[in-house]
Amino acid sequence: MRKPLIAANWKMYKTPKESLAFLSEFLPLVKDHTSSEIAIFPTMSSLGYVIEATKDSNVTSGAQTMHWLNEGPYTGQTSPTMLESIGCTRVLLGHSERRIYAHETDDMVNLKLKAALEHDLIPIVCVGETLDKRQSGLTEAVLCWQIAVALNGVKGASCGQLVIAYEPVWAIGTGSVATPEQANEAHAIIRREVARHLGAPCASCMRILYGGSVKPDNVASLMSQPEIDGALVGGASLHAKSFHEIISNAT
Ligand SMILES: O=C[C@H](O)COP(=O)(O)O
Repeated sequence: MRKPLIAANWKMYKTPKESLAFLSEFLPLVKDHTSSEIAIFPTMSSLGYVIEATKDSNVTSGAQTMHWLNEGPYTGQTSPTMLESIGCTRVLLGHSERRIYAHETDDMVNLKLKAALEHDLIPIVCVGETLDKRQSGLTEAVLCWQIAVALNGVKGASCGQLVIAYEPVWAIGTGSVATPEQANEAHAIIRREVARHLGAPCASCMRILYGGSVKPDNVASLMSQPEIDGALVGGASLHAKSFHEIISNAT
């Protein structure tokens, strides 16, 4: 049984100075924490500082996105080799905000996932339906499609190399958290689809995180569900005390 993974996605918040201020408050709070893995995804401008500041700690960090190629004329992009070169070990892929605002497609997520696995970057692939799709009864179809395209051509990722985050778009930043049952049901669909594409051993040992309005007071009920292996936290991860509370309550 793998430990839960509790991850902070800081989105476009915190300068390097603010990121380091967070860590000086947060790292002492979690220094003896062993019951889950902790990861932080800061902005690209803070990432190198966060990697350096967490290197002797139980906190890992990663990028919020990357390109799939190693180099090229792609203004504003960062490549897997560039992330590797600064000691980055994780990367978020296909977050719905990237899909909406940067027009990332399922095919691009697939290219990024293959590149991440080649470079030993542990990917968190984000999937999830919009409110409209849920209300049309299409949640399962959306999840099956996103997983099928993301995993197309991926050769049996080894245990623990792949993490998926179920983030219903309607729950992100809205305060409308999915019920534990809704989340568990979606996670079971995702695990079943991963088993179909990559095999049962990979599906059973990979972690599926829930993301969308996770707070200190709802994380325990989400984590009590058998299919939920962790959380991807946005707004409530921006303050050291509230992120620490989520980590404590999750386990
Ligand atoms: O990646 C994190 C999610 O988008 C959730 O954000 P939120 O906790 O602010 O709803």
